[in-house]
This record gives sequence, C-alpha cells and structure tokens, in this order.
Amino acid sequence: MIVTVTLNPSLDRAIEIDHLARGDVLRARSARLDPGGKGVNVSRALLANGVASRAVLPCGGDEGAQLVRLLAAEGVDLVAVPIGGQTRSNITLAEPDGTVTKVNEPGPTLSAVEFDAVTGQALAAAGTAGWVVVCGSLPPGVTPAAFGRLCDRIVAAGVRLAVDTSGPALRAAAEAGAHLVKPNREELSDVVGRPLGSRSDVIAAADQVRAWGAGAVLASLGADGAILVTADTVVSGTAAVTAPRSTVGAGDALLAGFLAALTRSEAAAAGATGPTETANRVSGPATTADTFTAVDEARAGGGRDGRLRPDLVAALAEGLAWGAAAVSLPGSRMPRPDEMRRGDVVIHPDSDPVRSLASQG
Ligand SMILES: O=P(O)(O)OC[C@@]1(O)O[C@H](CO)[C@@H](O)[C@@H]1O
Repeated sequence: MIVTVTLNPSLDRAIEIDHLARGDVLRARSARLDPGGKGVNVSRALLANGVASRAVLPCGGDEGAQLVRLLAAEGVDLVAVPIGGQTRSNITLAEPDGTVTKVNEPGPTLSAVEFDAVTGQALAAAGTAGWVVVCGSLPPGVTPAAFGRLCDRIVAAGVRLAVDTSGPALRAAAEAGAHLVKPNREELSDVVGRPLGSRSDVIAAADQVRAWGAGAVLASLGADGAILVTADTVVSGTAAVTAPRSTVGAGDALLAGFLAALTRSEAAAAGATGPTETANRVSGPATTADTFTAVDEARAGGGRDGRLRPDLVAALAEGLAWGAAAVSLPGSRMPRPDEMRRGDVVIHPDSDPVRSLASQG
C-alpha cells in the first residue's frame, strides 16, 4: 500500500487551444476535467496500474464535493477530510505542439485544526503503508515549519517518506529525513539557489539536498529524462515522446512508476516471507539508514554506479515509462498499462556528468 497526501488538491480543467494569444477570445478545441493535485495523481496512476494506494486530502465546498465524486468514479481509495474553505480549480491551456500554460489557484486556507485532522488521517493510513508520498504546494495557512513537522511525524512512525514539493517546504522535507524527494529541475535549482546547466550541476545539487538529510533525490528533467541520486548510485535515463499532449502530471506518473516498481521488486525479494508493508518498515530517518534496502553490495563496490543497483535502475526505467506515457495523454490523465512504451526508455547507468541539459526547465 502506498499512501498519498495532497494538502492542496484541485479540480484540473484542461483546455486544448490552437494558439495562446494574450488578450484574445480563445475558442477551445476540447476540454476535460480531471481530479488533480500531485499526490492525487500519484494515487490515480498507481490505481490505473493495479498498485494499492490510498489518497488522503482535504476537501471543501462544491469543488471539493466534485473532486470526491470524480475520484470515487475512478475507484480511488480516498480519505477526504472536510474543510471550511473551497477546494481550488486549476486551469491548463494546451497547444498542439505540446506547449502547456498552467494557472494554479492558491487554494483554500487550511486552519491549524484542519491541518491537524489531515495529519491525523495521514498517520492513521501510514500504519499499513510501505510509503507515504506527500506532494504538491502548501495551501495558505500551512507553513514550511508545520510541513516539516508533518514529515518528522511520518518518518518517526517508521514508514518511508517520499516528498514532491518546492521551496522551503522541500528543504524542510529533506531536513526531516525524507527517504526520497522528487524535485523537477526548476525546483531543485530554486532550493539550492543556483542554475543547473549540466548533469553534474544536477548531481551536485542533489547531493546538497541529501546532505540536508534526504536519502535520495529523483530529479525530473523534462525532455532530459530523470536522474536518481542516492548515497551509492547515480543513474539517469530518458524516454522519447513522439506526440506530446500535456506534461501536466508527468512528474507524478514518474514518481508513481518509480515507487510501484521499487515496491514490486522488494516484494519479489521478500518472497514468501511476508507482506511488502512489513519488509518496508524502517527504523529511522534517511540520514541513519539508506533510503532503500540492500545497499551494502553497492557500497562494497565503491563509487556510484547505477549498474550496481538493478532494482533502482528498473524503478527509474519504469518511472520514465509512466512519465512519458503521461506526456502523451491529454490533461492530467494517468497512463494505463497498455499505454506504456517501455521500449522507448534509455537508461544511462554511467551517467555522463558533464553533459549539458538540452531542455530549458
Ligand atoms: O500547485 P501545485 O500543488 O504545485 O500543483 C498542482 C498541480 O499543478 O499539480 C498536478 C500536476 O503535477 C496537477 O494535477 C495540479 O493542478
């Protein structure tokens, strides 16, 4: 079971237009409404691929009720915490060449009582989880310090924590000892305070975030794929997308695919010894135990070579396949198994650190 927590979920309205012209009346080619928010998308992607997941999220107002209806219709296992404010709506404008313009509302203010209620539900759900995945922006009312305390409590509960957020909240998650953080290039650049023009820049930034306390960094790099940096491993890969439609949710699909594959390989390694959840329990933050199991063999080899960790290579490849499939789909629709093109994934176990990044963000 993978539990997701989305503090600022959304209704995602995706509108396909011919060309974004400021100040004009634009006629849409099509429109769709998806349940949204990064953790929500991770749960949706896992569900679409037969991986057990439970989504914890605050919901309020008519939009919140609609979000719950949409998620229930998809069959998402949901813990909706009622709040006084109104769940936000986010808008995506997608052009035929794959260019996406996104407008995200700030979201409703979460009171301290409401934040405590979400925290309580997250910790209750964490009791049966292999991972808790906390994703997305902080809603008004939740400070990075409060977010850090949520992360502390999840780590202290002995469950592995993955976080996809940005700015001071990302740093707080790392300092809490999150086992995995998944920034995109812009978020990683922002949190370390310098531009990232090459793979070595990304790896150095990831190591800085690891030095703050995170166990591993999975940096998503858009068209440049992704790089996974752990204590023992640096491995990167790409997945070609021939007809991009919407990048919205691609990072969420990447994270979901990565965790799904890791969970699967751990379950296989555990064999008949017991449920994955039991095998996944950890005794402390990422600073005291490496993020993932079975690192000793890699350590003995010295250096940081992705080939030494076939489980992580496989997880990165799976994440890249899910992320690329999401880019080929409209709006924030999450890919199904028949939509993955695993043959398009290329893994570079010996990451070429000085190679420049081709894409801008
Ligand atoms: O405003 P945040 O929380 O950073 O991001 C929210 C969001 O853009 O992220 C998802 C895609 O990753 C969308 O479903 C959603 O609209």
